[in-house]
Formats: sequence, structure tokens, C-alpha cells
Amino acid sequence: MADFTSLGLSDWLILQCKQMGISKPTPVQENCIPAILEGRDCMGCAKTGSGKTAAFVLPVLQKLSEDPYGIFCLVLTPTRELAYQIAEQFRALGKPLGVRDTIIVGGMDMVKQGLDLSKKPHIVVATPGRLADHIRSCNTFSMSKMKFLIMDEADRLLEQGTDFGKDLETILSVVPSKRQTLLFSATLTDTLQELKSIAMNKPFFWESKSEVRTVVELDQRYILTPEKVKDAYLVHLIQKFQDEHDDWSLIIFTNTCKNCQILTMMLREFKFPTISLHSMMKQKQRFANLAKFKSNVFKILIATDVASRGLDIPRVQVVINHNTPGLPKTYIHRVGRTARAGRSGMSITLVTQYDIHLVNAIEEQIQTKLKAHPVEEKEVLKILTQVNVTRRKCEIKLESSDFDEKKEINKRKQMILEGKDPDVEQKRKAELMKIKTQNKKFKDKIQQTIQQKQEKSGQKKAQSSAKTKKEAS
Ligand SMILES: Nc1ncnc2c1ncn2[C@@H]1O[C@H](COP(=O)(O)OP(=O)(O)OP(=O)(O)O)[C@@H](O)[C@H]1O
Repeated sequence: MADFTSLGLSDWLILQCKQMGISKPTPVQENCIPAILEGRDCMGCAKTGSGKTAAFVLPVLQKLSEDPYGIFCLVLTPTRELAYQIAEQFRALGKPLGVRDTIIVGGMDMVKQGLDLSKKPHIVVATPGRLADHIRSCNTFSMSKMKFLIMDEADRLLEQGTDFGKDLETILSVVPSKRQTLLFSATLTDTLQELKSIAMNKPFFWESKSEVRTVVELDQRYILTPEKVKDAYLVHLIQKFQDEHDDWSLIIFTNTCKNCQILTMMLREFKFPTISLHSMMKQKQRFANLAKFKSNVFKILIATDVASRGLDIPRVQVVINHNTPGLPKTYIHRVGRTARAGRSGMSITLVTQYDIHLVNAIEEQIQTKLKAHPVEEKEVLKILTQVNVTRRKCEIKLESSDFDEKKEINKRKQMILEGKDPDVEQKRKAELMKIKTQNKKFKDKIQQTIQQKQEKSGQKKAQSSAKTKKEAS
């Protein structure tokens, strides 16, 4: 195994790594760092928790130290929490250099961000939406001399049908075509073509050789449960984990903000130290909750997929999928929040009778079979009524709050940001719904007519054959 010196990194940077407990390069670092230092575009596809962030932070800092100026490097990432985490790594590893960074994400003060950008920071870490807003609305900064464009979780940023598309176009229109482009993710390979179009010249491409897409240290389990019993299994699992471990912490992923809110309220009713993270929360609340979970004040984080990628929280021992993810790559990123950097971890997916095909797709993609997690079903059934009643109480409580209104307000805000008129959109949606209902009624009527005709012709056939038999006898 190579060491950092043989990769071409300077002593000051290697010493800084050592101080952060990073002594030997991981495979993605060993392969990508030399290519990046040579000036090549690079695409790195390595498993979750394998050090992809340092694989681009280290060579960028090395190059910055040779010619320090701002704006030197732009890093794009899909979520605000990830932006803070990446900036933290630049700050920690680049401390001897006095690296100056600024974070440009939604939900934070745009005026202050504009001011920070005008001071030409070395490193800008941003989510596409907010950075595109700055580019469209003011010219207090220029990226014309930028040397590096990095896309972390690149497949997510380039996914079709997301809001990122327009914003990436705006950003790419102002970054120099003469630059190095670095693309990283644990699930790059299924969007290779789009990715290659972003990387300007023949990119150096490296992916981990292993067929299995998840790390070997991850023990992947499932529990088959009817939808109505799912929450009782969840409570039972947490209770058992709490009884059997002193120092524990786990992340539960669910599919919607509302479910996230209800599950948090429900688990708190059972006195479990639980906190939530989802996109309907105010940004400051999101950061505060993540910090409380990272500092072990709360042992359980319930999150939507806003937290499924990239978050690096070393202490997480278990990931529970309260719903089976619809995409295998969502599963890979979710369970990758544990068993990181060589540590062991466990994932448990609650699978209902409607999800079997999803599990098959996941097992096909990761080339691993999930193992059945042993549970005493009678223990679960003992708490079933209590759990479902508690959940119903939380649902009623949430309905009486303004949660749904907030959701509506968020949707309207998003439409206005996209230049749409919410009222016009609402009318269009209502008309579409009306047409759909009319179509359904029309189809049902046709179906009914066909059925009646078939019944009638069946009766006629029966009558004529009875008549024929009668004549014959
Ligand atoms: N060479 C190394 N040796 C030991 N630990 C490392 C090394 N490089 C990075 N790490 C640590 O490994 C952990 C995971 O790193 P990182 O978050 O970059 O993983 P990743 O590959 O980006 O994961 P994901 O795909 O989930 O985003 C971090 O805590 C990081 O400090």
C-alpha cells in the first residue's frame, strides 16, 4: 500500500493528515490524488465511507499552496449539511495554509454570503440553487480564474428531473472551460455519460473493483412485516438496542417529512431520545439538530433522504430503513451512514409485502443478499396496540398543527422561485384532476357496458344451448 509521500503530497499536508488520524491513503485516494496533481480531470467511484472527500481536498490544497489566490476552487454538493461538512475538511486539513472558505447554501443570509464572495475566498462550497441565485442577481464576485470545479455526489447533482439542472447550467456558464473537473460519488457508474460531458477532457476514471457495492463491514438485515405492524417492530428494535448497548446511536430513514415528524413525536412518547432532520425544517433547526445528534445528546436521528448521502457521523452503529428505498442507490447511500472508514455497522430494512420487488432490485445491485433479522414476534405483538394508538395520537396532534399549511407555503415559495404562479398552477392541477376523474368514470362505464354485453351474450348462449338440448331430447 502506498503512503501519502509517494502520492506527491507535501510534508506539511501529510503532517496535518497525521494530526487528524489519517496516516495511510485509502484506495480511492491512492489512485485519484496523483492523477489530480498531474492536472487531469478525475471521476472517482468508491464505496461509502472510503475517504472520497479527502481524495479531492488534499490535492486541491496542495495546488493552492503552490499558487494561493481566490476564487481557486468551487465544490458543489446536493445538501446544505454536506456543504458544511466538506468546508470543515478544507478548513481542518488546510489550517497551516490559512485557507479561506465560504459556504453558499439556501436558508442562510444571502447578503452576508454576497459580501463573503466579494472577498475572494480560496474555496467556495455551495449547493447549486443558492450559488445560481448569487450569479443571477449580483456580480460582486468572479470565478473566471477558478482552477477546480468539484461535484461531490455528482450523480445526484446530475440526476434528470431534479431542480439542479437549470442551476448547474447557470453555474457552468460562468466557470472557465480551462479548469480541472473532479466528480465523486459512491454510485457514479449509472450516469457515466452525463458525467463525462461535464468533465472537459479525457477524465481519469477510477472505481473500486469489488462487485459488492456496499462495504464488507456492513451487516445488512431485513424484517418482513405487515405495514400495520411496522411501527411496533421499530419500537421493539430500538428498545432492544437500548437494553443491549451502553453507547449506541442510530439513524432511521423514512420517506416523507410528515412521517419523519410523526415518528419523532411517537418515539419521544416512548421516551426515546429522538431528533429529526428533514427539508421542511428551518435551516438553523436542521443544523442544530444534526449537531445535537453528532454530540450524542440525542441517540436517534429520524431523517428523510436529505441526510442519506455523505453525512459522516462516526458513532452511528445502526441504520434502520423504516421504508424500503425505491432506488437501490438510495439504499446504498442510506446504509452507508454506518460502517464507515473500516468500522463495523448494521442496517435493518423493514420490508412490507408490497416491497419484495424493491428488495430484489437492491440485492441485485449490491450483489449481496440481505439476512433475515431475528425478532420475537410475540414480543412485538404485545406492544402493537399501544404503538398504533400512540402513533394515531401523534398524527391527530400534527394535523391540528400548521404542518400541512407550512408544506403548502413551502410548495408555493418553491413555485415562485421557479417563476411559476402558484394560483395558476393550483387551477391547472385542479383541471387535470377533473379530467382524470372524468376519464376514469368514462373507462369504468365502458368496462361496465362490456361486462353487461358479455353477461347478456353468455345468457343468450346458455338459453340457445338449453333450447337445442330440449329439441334434441
Ligand atoms: N486515509 C484515511 N485513513 C483513515 N480515515 C480516513 C482516511 N480518509 C478519510 N478518512 C475518514 O473516513 C471517514 C469517511 O470519509 P468520507 O466522508 O470522505 O467518505 P466518503 O467516501 O465521502 O463517503 P460517502 O460516500 O458516504 O460520502 C471520515 O471520517 C474521514 O475523516
